[in-house]
Amino acid sequence: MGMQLARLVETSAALVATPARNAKIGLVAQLLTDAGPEDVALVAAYLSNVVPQRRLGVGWRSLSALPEPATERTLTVRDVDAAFEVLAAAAGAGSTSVRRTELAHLLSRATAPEQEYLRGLMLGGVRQGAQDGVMLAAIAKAAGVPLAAVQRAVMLAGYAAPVAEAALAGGTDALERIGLEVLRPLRPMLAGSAPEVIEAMTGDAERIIERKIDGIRLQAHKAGTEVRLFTRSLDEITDRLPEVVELVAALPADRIVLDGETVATRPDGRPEPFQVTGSRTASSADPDSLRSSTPLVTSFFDLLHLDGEDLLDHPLSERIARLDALVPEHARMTRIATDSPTEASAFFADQVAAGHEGVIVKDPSSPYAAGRRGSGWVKVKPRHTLDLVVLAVEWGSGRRRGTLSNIHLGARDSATGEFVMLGKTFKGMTDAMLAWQTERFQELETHRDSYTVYVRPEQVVEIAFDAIQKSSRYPGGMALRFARVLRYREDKSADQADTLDTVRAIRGW
Ligand SMILES: Nc1ncnc2c1ncn2[C@@H]1O[C@H](COP(=O)(O)OP(=O)(O)OP(=O)(O)O)[C@@H](O)[C@H]1O
Repeated sequence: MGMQLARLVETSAALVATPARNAKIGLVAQLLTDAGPEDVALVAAYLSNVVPQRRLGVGWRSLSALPEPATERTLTVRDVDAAFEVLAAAAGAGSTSVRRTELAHLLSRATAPEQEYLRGLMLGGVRQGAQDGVMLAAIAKAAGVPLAAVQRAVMLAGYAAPVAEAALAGGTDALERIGLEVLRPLRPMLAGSAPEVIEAMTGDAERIIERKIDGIRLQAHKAGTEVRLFTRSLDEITDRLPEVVELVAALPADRIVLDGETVATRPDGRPEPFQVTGSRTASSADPDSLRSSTPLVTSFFDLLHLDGEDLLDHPLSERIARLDALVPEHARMTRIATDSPTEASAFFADQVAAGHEGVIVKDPSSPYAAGRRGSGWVKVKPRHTLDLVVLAVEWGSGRRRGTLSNIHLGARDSATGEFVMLGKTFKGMTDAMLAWQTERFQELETHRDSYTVYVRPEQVVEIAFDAIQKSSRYPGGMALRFARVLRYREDKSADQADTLDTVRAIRGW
């Protein structure tokens, strides 16, 4: 029969109501144990807000009017998975009526809380279930294996679900058998940050200083004639980027895993603003015409696997030497190697003058720390940016009448878990963004008054600003000066946004 969906929904709700991390880990570990080897992969996926089928083709419109809920709890997680299979297949085949019928059938078997839960799961982006760190610790606890073994396996497998299954079924031995697999995405390495190049150049050791491009992260896998491309959040975008597929297919090796960044570029070689790259890579319509209207330049900066050999634990200096031998220069990230802070700062200034975001200072002896943010890579950007969370939005006036315009920005106070407002902005928004946010924030609405819609603090937005000022208007005593929107971040959840401590560190007083 398998695990009841109701158990999962209850645990998810209990997690929201339980602040203590250890208690959360206990709840999740118990649920994974009860799910057993058969259902644990599905339970771990759903609890991580991951739908294994990835694209169900279900939008919020089709979920705006839910059918009458069931009074009895009959659904199992396997029922849900079976329905999702049908939805994903129908989405692939473009079959709207099959999708509508299946969705109605699934939801009519769900109780009211189950309907609400499934809605969040299908739409994504909703905070329910367990955070990554809690999930990993719970897998270790449920299976009685070391946390480090779970962390390593999840980095290489990309997701918690297959790791939970392996850990429960085969313990540490099974976890050790999980390795990098060509054509399966792994979690990308992340960078720490420093305010100045000089700070990133500690000691007088040599560093590799690379251009930092503001495009999208691209992990490229090749096995024989097959190429697959993945984003930072491990979504597959192979079909959208035919020119990158051709580039990777032509490389002179059989099995390759590369890490890089791709960016829309003007004819004069300067990068386009992020929105241009974002809309090109988000669109699956007619890749061939987009390819000529919005050309991309792809720059690879790391090589993780080559013809049967995993290179993750090899030093960066060796990985890039092998990258240079494999990938033509036009498809490699621009970089220098130096131990001189003066030279590094000059390179940084050149990159910024050429329209790039900054640099990443890399330690040539560092391994590729998949999924982790370490001292191996340190990013340095000139302008101030923060990833903040939208707390409320005001209706626009004049030309913006009828759209949700001025957003209220908050940073999380890690001491209390509450969001503290730092300012508002309606600058930097394109018409497309306004249309998108008008829908999005009504989905997240908790309540409203005559000119403001208050929302659940879930949507992350990247904000540029000139300075942080003292303010008596806002509860944190600080306000952003000249805040403007750079973009909405679909790849970050609210718990990954910048905290009040980061804001205080930038402020410097
Ligand atoms: N040369 C490079 N080496 C590594 N990453 C690069 C490089 N150039 C651009 N990047 C991009 O920079 C990102 C990291 O910095 P950035 O601050 O822009 O990202 P973020 O998403 O705001 O922060 P983070 O990814 O560290 O949470 C990488 O994920 C990658 O997409």
